[in-house]
Amino acid sequence: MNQYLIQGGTVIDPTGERRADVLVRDGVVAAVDEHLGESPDAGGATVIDAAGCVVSPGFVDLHTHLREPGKEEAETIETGSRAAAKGGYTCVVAMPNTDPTQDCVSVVEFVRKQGEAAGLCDVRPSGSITVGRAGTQLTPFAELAEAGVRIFTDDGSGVQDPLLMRRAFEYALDLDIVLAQHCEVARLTEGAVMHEGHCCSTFGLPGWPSIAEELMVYRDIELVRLTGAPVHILHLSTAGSVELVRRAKADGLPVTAEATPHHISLTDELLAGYSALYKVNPPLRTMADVEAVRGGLADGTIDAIATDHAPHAPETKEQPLDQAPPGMLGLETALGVGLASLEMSVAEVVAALSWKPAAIAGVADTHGRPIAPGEPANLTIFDPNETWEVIPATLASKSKNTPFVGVELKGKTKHTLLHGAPTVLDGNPQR
Ligand SMILES: NC(=O)N[C@@H](CC(=O)O)C(=O)O
Ligand SMILES: [Zn+2]
Ligand SMILES: [Zn+2]
Repeated sequence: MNQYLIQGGTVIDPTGERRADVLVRDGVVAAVDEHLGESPDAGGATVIDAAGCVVSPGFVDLHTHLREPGKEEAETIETGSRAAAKGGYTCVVAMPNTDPTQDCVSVVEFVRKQGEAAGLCDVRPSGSITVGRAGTQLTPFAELAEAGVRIFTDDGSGVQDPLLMRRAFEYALDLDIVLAQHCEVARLTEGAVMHEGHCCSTFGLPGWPSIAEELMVYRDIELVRLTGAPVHILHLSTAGSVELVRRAKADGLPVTAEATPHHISLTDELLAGYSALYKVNPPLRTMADVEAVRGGLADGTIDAIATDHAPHAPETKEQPLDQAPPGMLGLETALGVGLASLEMSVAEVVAALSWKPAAIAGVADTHGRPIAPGEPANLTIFDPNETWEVIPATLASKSKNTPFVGVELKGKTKHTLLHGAPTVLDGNPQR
């Protein structure tokens, strides 16, 4: 098997930060030391230049929409995996709002196999909480857990019925699974296209109030307190939600949360041009919310940066705001947006992109590992200082609905290794 010598970089992993070369052989890290290039051990290895770069465990996305099966015109498991690899990800959790829904073992197995066939990223399918995500009947949790599903969610919608959600938590308790909630009380967001506040009144658009999110965050935290089963809050977006999660953690409850790159960087003012590129669920909020979410990441209230990568075919996003589907791309821009938006060290940002989400996704045996001999070589090598302009046509994702079009980002993935083999070299996908 090929050997790779990752030379001249700064290694950042859960154990700290140091200058070191990394030798990769047979899918695992073989050696980590300064000046490995001079060691006979590294003879014959292909050199990967990491000068000026950070070498970290691969990123893990808790929240990726791959659209297959059902909406292959927007993304496929292969194109989405390629976008993930380009963004520095070695593992993604595939959201279940596919058609058919990932609510049974056969669909989940299909997604996993397509991921393996693409070979660009470790694709871990989530399962839905309710059959068809219809909110009325629980899926076979035990069977799905047996098939390796760790994250259960009806993402795209929240589970509205509190009794059904209570039962879901009770069943989850014995299965080592995590319920991940899209927190939205649907009755409060009917017809909404953007955040409810000063801007929506000015633009004359129907609003999605913060309380529609916060009521469900509150309800689920209380159900966690009642049942003892863990919850993961998806794409948390309001200052009030940050405070609810902060208090839940202080109470010692098993509550985790993620924030998206767009909710730490963009505000509702972008809807001024009525472009559906900026329509997303939950919606872009105010600067005060953005700052609160950034603060939540900085103090550990929010555990992870998760992309909510939501590709949509161009025709659909060109429709009027009320008809266009919500969602934005995220995989290829998350690192640059995260580094630019957060007052956190590079190591802290990497933690929120790699080992913290790996623990929540239940993949910490394979991803987000220390970079040490014998560990699986799932690695990302990125230049934290390289600036680049986001040009939609150059993105690997099949869809082009990035809200960062034309924006100059700082921080770019150069190389990604999955089980010791490059999926991306010098920015170029290897398959
Ligand atoms: N975030 C979105 O606006 N859209 C997501 C669904 C979701 O994450 O709720 C999608 O599947 O397009
Ligand atoms: Zn959602
Ligand atoms: Zn989503």
